[in-house]
Amino acid sequence: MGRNNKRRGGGRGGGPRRNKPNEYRSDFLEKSDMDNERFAAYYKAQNIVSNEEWEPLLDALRRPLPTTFRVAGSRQTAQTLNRLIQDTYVPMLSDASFEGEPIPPPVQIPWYPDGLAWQFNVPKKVLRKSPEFKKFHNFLVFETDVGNISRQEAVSMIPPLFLDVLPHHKVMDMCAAPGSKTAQLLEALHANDTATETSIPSGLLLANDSDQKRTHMLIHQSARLPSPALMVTNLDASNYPVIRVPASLRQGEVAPARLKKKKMEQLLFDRILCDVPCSGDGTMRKNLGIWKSWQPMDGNGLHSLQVRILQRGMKMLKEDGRIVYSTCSLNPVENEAVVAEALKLCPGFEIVDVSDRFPNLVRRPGLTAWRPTGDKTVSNTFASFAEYQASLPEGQAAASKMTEGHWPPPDAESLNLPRCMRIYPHLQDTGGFFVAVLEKTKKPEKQPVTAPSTKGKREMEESVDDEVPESKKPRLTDDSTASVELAAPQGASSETTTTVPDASAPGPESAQGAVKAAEAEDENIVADLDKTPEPSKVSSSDFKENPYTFLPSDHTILTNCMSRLSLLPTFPSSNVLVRNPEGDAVRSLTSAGTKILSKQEAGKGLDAQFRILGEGLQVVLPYVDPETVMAADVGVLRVLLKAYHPTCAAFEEPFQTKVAERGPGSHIIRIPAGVHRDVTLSHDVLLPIWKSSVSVTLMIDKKAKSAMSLRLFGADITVAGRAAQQQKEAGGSGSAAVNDGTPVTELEAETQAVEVGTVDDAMDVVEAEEAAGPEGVSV
Ligand SMILES: C[S@@+](CC[C@H](N)C(=O)[O-])C[C@H]1O[C@@H](n2cnc3c(N)ncnc32)[C@H](O)[C@@H]1O
Repeated sequence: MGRNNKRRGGGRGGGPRRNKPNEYRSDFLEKSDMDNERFAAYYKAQNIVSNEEWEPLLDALRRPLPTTFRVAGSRQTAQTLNRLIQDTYVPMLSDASFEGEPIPPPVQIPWYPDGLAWQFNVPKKVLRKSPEFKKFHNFLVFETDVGNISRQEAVSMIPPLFLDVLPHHKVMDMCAAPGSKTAQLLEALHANDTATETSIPSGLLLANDSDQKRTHMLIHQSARLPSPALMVTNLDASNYPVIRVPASLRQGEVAPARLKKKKMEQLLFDRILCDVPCSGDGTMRKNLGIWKSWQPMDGNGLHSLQVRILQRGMKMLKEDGRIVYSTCSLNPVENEAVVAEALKLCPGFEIVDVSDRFPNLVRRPGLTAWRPTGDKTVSNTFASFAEYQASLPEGQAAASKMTEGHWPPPDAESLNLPRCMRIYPHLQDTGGFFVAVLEKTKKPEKQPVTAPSTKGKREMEESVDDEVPESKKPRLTDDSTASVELAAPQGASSETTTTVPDASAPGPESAQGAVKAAEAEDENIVADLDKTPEPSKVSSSDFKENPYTFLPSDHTILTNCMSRLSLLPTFPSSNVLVRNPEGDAVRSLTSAGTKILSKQEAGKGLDAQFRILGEGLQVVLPYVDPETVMAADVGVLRVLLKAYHPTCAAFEEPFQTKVAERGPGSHIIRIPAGVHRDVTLSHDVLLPIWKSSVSVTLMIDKKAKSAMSLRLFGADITVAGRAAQQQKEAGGSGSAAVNDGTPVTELEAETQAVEVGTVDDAMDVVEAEEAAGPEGVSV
């Protein structure tokens, strides 16, 4: 998988990008340029909509896409923020006008559960100039920064909804970057979280993408919803390794650190998302370059990879499991044809009838007939593969890159293809999208052996930009010229082995069990546990990640941390990972769990030089001795926000004495829910602090401090915020959050805990970036 990394990336559909980023900015593209004869000829031939609907569809495709966003986070925090939008911003924006014209306020997307997704359609100049929308825009930018809001295209929110993820599910996101759907899946796993404590779901989410840079974007994105249950890998999904986990782990059983003698079985998933790379023509409303560049060979070329990814996903699914296949393409060759071929290759699956789900989502049934073309000018389309082959000049049929699988199968009706969903832009003012929900109904009698034809298969070439599909996609050559050589099939050699720690069995502890997996093309090839792959057998020499290693639960540093930080014996110390080059090779795994502890340089000379990270607090909290948590109030918080290192004397009593009495090191304060002078908190707020010999520091990052300050006090009273304000007044442009004058309501005060909670955590992952051997490990 490694060899593609440098070229991978993708347009909106994760397909490769063709245009220079700014070549077709909307400012430069006239409506009259939004035309493409090939596009029109091809899609008219496919009958994707009726003749009467064709013009409305084109009109919609030419209009700018509305801005859409989703309120993110756990159920409790999301609902609090949603009430703030409903009760404060919508009324404020309902009165907004621009140059004498009323501007419509944001509205809830009608099909999204609990009204947590919104849409508004306001020109950029209004956002810049209308004071009300400017305020709202600031709010969105700010909340997006701290992870409470996800700017996401409406149609992109659909696939995770149909997966019905529950906290105990083992979930796989096969093509996950940049990660907007991964975030939705994670939120579903964490549905039972409270505002102050992160549950450790018994399920897990394995998010994967073959593009290394995009994988890192995904990790960055997912840090906004820190989850101990997330693991990220960087592998080719069409050839994803078998993951072996101990067969005998039962609910609540702790996985031993070394599993040499355990019987292993393949980890299968309850839910899998295959949001595959595609030509992305459903995104034309924002990726205007597609108007000019669209041609059908892009979709033709992606078909085989899409089938292989879906087929691999189907093989990794549990019985009764569910898999969602989706693209942002309108092309049946990338949609129904892929689903039909995968169903043929993997018996025992069916397309689920989900017509009763999300009834407010207007959609059209999947197609049962379509007419692929073999040349980019769409000079002709063909009802069947045979018809197509017959049309080729003598001798060219053999060289054709098209396969039978591009065409509708003879049994299209019996496959229930109309149960697939087509979302068209003119129906609800969205992008175009395709979704199919498949369920595994029974174990196939024998594993399918027929791989999709590799004829015509060639490597993906993608750039890192997510915005515009580009030219170097695995497009089939125009068969009429057949001039481009296709690359050899990619994939790890069958000898390749990769180990990744895995979370497998049910139960909070075992979910992070010390399990390893193997990467192999053949399901029977599994790496020896505990055996570091020989360098010559490792396919990807450019994988630069440090390995993850489990820390022995009796390691001195860990036991010191536990006593120093007052962690209860229930703390899952056998599940703590460090990340350093001394550990066993854990290749292709780029992220696991959440950081919870970090070395504190200022703590040198102390028994344990570690502190609980702000982002880890919510996960660690259930294991902290409650007696050691210090009671505080909003006044204490004000002091902590106003100065970086206030002395103990700066606090009012009784906190002043309490904190002075504490030893140096990491501590936690709790500000209880209720009315604190002019601020009302709807739930407790818990924060990590560091006490040195004379001063106290609030250990959350600057943005989280500014966020909290704005919510609670209506102004950014932090050092950085005041500096930014001063700079702004002096004519500069401060970057910290600035008080926009929006009134602080009780709801705003409530939601502050979201940022506090936005701190990531890892369930039990102590991550050491800088450390060396066991004694020197900095966890
Ligand atoms: C449509 S995008 C995924 C968008 C993502 N699900 C989201 O919601 O943010 C498709 C992704 O597939 C990735 N990709 C392309 N070929 C792949 C392969 N063979 N295996 C895994 N990922 C692949 C691309 O890097 C791209 O990030």
